[in-house]
Amino acid sequence: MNTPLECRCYHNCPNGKVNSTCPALGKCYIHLESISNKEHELRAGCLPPHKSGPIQSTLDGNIPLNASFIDQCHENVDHNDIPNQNLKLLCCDPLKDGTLCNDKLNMTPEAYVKPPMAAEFSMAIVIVISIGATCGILLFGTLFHRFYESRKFKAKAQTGQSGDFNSTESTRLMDTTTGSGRGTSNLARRTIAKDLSVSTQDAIGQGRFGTVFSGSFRFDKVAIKYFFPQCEDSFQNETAIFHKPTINLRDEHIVGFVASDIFHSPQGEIKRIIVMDHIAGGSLRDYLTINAPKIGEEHCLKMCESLVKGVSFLHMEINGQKGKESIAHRDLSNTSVMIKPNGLCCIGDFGRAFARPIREAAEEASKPVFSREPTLLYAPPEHFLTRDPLRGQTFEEMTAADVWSMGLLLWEMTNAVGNLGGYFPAYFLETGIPQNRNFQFMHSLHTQKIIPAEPHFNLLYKMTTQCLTFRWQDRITSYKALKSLQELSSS
Ligand SMILES: Nc1ncnc2c1ncn2[C@@H]1O[C@H](COP(=O)(O)OP(=O)(O)OP(=O)(O)O)[C@@H](O)[C@H]1O
Repeated sequence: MNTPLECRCYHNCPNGKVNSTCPALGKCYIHLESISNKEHELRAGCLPPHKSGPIQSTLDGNIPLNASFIDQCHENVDHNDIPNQNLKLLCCDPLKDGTLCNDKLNMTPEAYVKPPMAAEFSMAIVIVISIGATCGILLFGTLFHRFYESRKFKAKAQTGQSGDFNSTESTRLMDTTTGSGRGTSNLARRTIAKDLSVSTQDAIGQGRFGTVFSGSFRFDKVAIKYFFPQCEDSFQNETAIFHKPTINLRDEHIVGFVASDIFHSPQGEIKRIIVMDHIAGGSLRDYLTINAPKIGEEHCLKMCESLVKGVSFLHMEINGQKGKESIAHRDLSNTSVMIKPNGLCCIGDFGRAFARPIREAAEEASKPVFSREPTLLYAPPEHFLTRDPLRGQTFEEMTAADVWSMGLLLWEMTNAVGNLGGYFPAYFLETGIPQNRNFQFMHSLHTQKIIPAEPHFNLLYKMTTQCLTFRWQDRITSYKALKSLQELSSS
């Protein structure tokens, strides 16, 4: 009599035992289930007889089995195709391999470790997910912080602790971007907003392109120019001139640049500011208006010399490590020249300035066409008489135009010496019109080829007339003017 065939059963025995046998109706199997990377559980038992098509059965009445489980042991199935790598199954046929054939099947966890590529792949996924999660947390944190700060700032603004430049309180600036100057004024981004406070009580000056306030920056008194929104060009130009690595404008005759900044006001408007040294005497116009009768000849000569030195420094190209490009100011006027506490001039307002790259020949220089008009009173005759708005200017023409404006300012300073009548802007004596001169007015004035009359203190008048020639080609250079002036004052 044939002994009935059996399979080894382990953890899946019909009699509930851990390790026993079961009647072999179909194939015998062993099954290694991965619980974790290191833990595996071995099971063994009897499969029901194989049927084609989907089968829903139970193994020994305990473990539910589906068709794919049974198919894995079907001889036509390629075991390498088993999709679920956590389910390892080997089978044998007791009819061919003998009773308890699954005792001879060998399945070790090592035999089924996942391919290394798969391990690396899952590691990469873990790393990507971790990095993604970290970035997400950081981004969320930053956004939350910004939102919190802006709420705090708005709340402060509403309670009157801060405001834009109409406010009477001191303003702490919110920053978005920050530029920096050079030398002592070399500032790191974001430091300006932190260290700058602006007294918005009184504007110290008002120009065509912005309003200037006083303030303090790290205990130093500074002047802060808020550009009008439509004057972005001037802001960009002035900032670019001071930031150019090929231009070192640190000089006692030039207003010291501290920084520039763009930020949002609490009302959400974009503000563009330039922070510069505060020049206590204010503009040349303000200074002469107050001090004209008190200015003596010696002081006047020093003032004139400092102005000419400033213009000649701008025009000069300096080669070498601390070199500088040649710069044409293009808007010298009685408000762009300031007076320092020592009574000497320094030049500011570079919103219309143009720099010629080092070693670029005069004829190669780019010829800018600026939308911004110069201050008409100080613009040279060619600006009105031969001007073609679509044609740019050569660099020589630009520096010659500066010399014309400088000539008029020299006249204003020398005319002020001991003048009990006070301060007279150029051409006031000839026209009687102190301001609001329009293009047509200046055009007709220059058509008549008028220059300001000789002042009472006339030592510099000859040199002044050499600056005020109607053909720009005939004007002396700022350097020549400086040499003449130094000779005159030493004689
Ligand atoms: N650094 C400074 N220190 C003190 N006062 C200053 C300073 N810069 C400007 N001011 C004052 O602000 C006034 C206007 O400044 P600024 O001339 O730069 O404005 P603007 O709009 O560019 O000029 P403008 O219309 O004269 O061409 C000056 O006339 C002067 O009184």
